[in-house]
Amino acid sequence: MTANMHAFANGAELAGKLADKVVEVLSAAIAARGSASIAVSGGSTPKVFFQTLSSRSLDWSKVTITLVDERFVPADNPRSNHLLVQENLLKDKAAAAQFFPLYQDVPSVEEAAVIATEKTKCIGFPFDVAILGMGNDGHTASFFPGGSNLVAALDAKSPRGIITMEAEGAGEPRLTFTFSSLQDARLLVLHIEGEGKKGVLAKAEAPGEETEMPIRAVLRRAASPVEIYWAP
Ligand SMILES: O=C(O)[C@H](O)[C@@H](O)[C@H](O)[C@H](O)COP(=O)(O)O
Repeated sequence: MTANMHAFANGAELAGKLADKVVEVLSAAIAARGSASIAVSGGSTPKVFFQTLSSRSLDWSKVTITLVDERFVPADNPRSNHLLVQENLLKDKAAAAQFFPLYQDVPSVEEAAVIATEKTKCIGFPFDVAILGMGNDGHTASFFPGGSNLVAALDAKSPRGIITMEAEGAGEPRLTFTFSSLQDARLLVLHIEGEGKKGVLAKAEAPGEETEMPIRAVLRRAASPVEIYWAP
């Protein structure tokens, strides 16, 4: 599928334009089906975008928010993506949205994946919006090079849902939606910032194995166009 580059002067301008687009798509979903869904990524990049989106007018009571992936830590842990979303997105007008965490308070990440898969089924697929990030190693979601379940995560035939991932670059064990869960989002966004990430993207767009740079699976095989939002 194709990728479309949207380049902006700075992160603030990108955040405003991306929030405009997300509100447009979520509003259209609500008008068409009475509800809307968005899966967002964690990390350091999305913070300003979350803050900008949280203040936008939308029937947030009809919006379900979940995470593309999560570290297997409780929401009071500073590494938690739930905490990042709680502090930056689930506030102001967006506080009225319904949030589905991926972390579950159970002994194993495997058990958490089974429970989270069941609990998130009611959100419905495809997502209206999926916001992906990308690491300097070319990972996206928790599809890390060398990851324990990377082949299954990237397999288009894997059932939609959440699987576990452990990898050297991942820190804690991870919970991640599969490629099959994310790749047909009505709006599929790759949000990256900085010259370094632009260089990583260029390497990912070059020939090479998907398992070496898992973002390649999204760039090459996503059913939806990949809308790349970049600022220096
Ligand atoms: O849990 C996570 O870390 C994210 O979901 C992950 O996939 C993130 O998008 C990339 O690692 C980029 O992170 P930065 O925005 O911090 O570069």
